[in-house]
Amino acid sequence: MSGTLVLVRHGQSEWNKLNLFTGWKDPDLTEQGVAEAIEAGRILGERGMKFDIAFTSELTRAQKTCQHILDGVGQSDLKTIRNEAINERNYGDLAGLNKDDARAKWGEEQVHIWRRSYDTPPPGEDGESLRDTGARVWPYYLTDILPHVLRGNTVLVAAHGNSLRALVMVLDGLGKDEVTSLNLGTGIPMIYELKADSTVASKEVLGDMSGAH
Ligand SMILES: O=C(O)[C@@H](CO)OP(=O)(O)O
Repeated sequence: MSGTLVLVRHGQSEWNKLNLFTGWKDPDLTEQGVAEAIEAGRILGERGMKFDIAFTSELTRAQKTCQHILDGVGQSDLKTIRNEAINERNYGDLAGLNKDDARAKWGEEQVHIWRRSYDTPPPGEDGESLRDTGARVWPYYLTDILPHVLRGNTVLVAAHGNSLRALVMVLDGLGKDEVTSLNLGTGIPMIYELKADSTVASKEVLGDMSGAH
């Protein structure tokens, strides 16, 4: 057995609440999002979880979620590394648009393809598909995050719906069709125990993700 990797998608953001494509835009957590992050910290604290290091993105909603979790486990001052490699996928020209307005304009199916397909990027020069997102998340995971886990440490990663989907896809061995139905709930910790060869020994989800979309 090696170490422990805890992945948490940030709590509800202002733009999640308003049903807007967010990507690299930087809205804050809502009151509910703060409560979700605090609850994640509480349940992890209740389990006696202690982290050796934390990673988060360059975006406020993930950073605040990370800090609430660290506060909850009694480690407010833990070393935390921020890197845009684990930012949300860039939503290109969709950023800031309402998701229902987009469905009305381009159709349900097209919007679903942009949101959940593996390799179709959203429109716009900067738009990233899940594959593009994985192409920056996965190398960063391998070079910066995984070595800590393989040293036997317990590592927190507070990031985003799609940057974490890219990671979960590989950890869980999902194919490009299976990943289209993977939706991560806000503020719900996923605890992975990794083996020394970096494969997954066990996964536990501390909450109900069935309503995530
Ligand atoms: O807008 C976004 O950046 C993401 C996450 O909130 O949305 P979606 O779930 O549609 O990929």
